[in-house]
Amino acid sequence: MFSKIAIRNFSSTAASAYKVTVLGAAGGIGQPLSLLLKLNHKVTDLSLYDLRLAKGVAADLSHIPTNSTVHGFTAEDDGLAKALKDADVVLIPAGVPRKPGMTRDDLFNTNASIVRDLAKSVAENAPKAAVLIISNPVNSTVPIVREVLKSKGVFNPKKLFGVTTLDTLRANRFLSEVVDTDPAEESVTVVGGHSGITIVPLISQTPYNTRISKEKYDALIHRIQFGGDEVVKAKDGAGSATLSMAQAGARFAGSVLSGLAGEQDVVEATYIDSPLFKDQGIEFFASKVTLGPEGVKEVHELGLLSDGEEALVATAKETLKKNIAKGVDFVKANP
Ligand SMILES: NC(=O)C1=CN([C@@H]2O[C@H](COP(=O)(O)OP(=O)(O)OC[C@H]3O[C@@H](n4cnc5c(N)ncnc54)[C@H](O)[C@@H]3O)[C@@H](O)[C@H]2O)C=CC1
Ligand SMILES: O=C([O-])CC(=O)C(=O)O
Repeated sequence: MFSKIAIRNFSSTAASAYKVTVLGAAGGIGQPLSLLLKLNHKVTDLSLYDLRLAKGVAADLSHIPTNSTVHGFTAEDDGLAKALKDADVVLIPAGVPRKPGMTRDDLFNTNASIVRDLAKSVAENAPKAAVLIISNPVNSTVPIVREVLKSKGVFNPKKLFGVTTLDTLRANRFLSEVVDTDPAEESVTVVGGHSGITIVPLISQTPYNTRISKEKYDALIHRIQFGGDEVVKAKDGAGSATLSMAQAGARFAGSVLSGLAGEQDVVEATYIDSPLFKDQGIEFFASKVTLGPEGVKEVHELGLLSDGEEALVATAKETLKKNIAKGVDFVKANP
């Protein structure tokens, strides 16, 4: 009995040792995200890169007695390449956040080139990694990364993800406030993209659909779509969501790692190079996917939608098409 347990434990540890790299690790998201990753026992090597302070953040986290070693890198001494070398999972929250009055698309001019340059190094140093994009505007930065990885011959559609988990967390929380339930028990599917009207929560697929008045439903959809604005406004010029985003990023990275480790039935919504609406010229779309040892194992159909949700999806697709083209065109013009 004892030896059986010991063998099982040993094999599960052997299958669960991963190098995870965070690019932008000293930022508002990067620091709490790195903390949460330090607490994930599947992470055995945590590499933190930023233009500033990454070594300090790494030294700080390295005192926590979990089974990972932590390394900090800045741009000097080829730090980016070293941070990325043979990583299994790379999270990218590098870039500038919004201030009140800005849309996520207003961040494009600054963040597009940051993400493009980091993606080039991912292609060279961690070509097999699962790449998780947090930097906004996600609807465009994920296509940018695809174009860079493609140009280097290492693009794998199963391993490039736009992190939309914060939309799921908000949907679960805000729905629970309306129907008075435990938010931890809710699991709303959110599809489309990650900005305003491209965020489409599928409330009709929850058990509460008929219990919510039209007025409350409209307010709920608006709050989920524009939840980011609430935080930007409250932080009053000091940035956007960081702590809830760290939780969202850590949850999504944890699910990707669970998939890589061969755990069953790991499902998350995420923005990927998706077959769902390719025939309509929409190359990326967020939907639920099952995660596995190779990354995306299965892309889920959207399922049955209400008429209102059909309309929201149609509107989302129009904006997504433009956001995706903007990212693709940027890399064509600025390789
Ligand atoms: N996907 C999502 O749901 C969410 C995305 N975001 C986005 O995440 C990004 C980061 O937000 P915060 O952490 O609040 O910003 P922040 O300004 O606090 O941190 C960004 C970090 O990136 C670093 N950085 C900048 N250029 C870099 C480069 N070339 N290489 C490495 N590091 C670099 C900065 O030094 C800084 O430490 C923003 O674009 C924001 O809009 C924010 C919340 C949610
Ligand atoms: O609103 C922002 O700019 C940051 C973000 O993506 C979010 O909080 O969903």
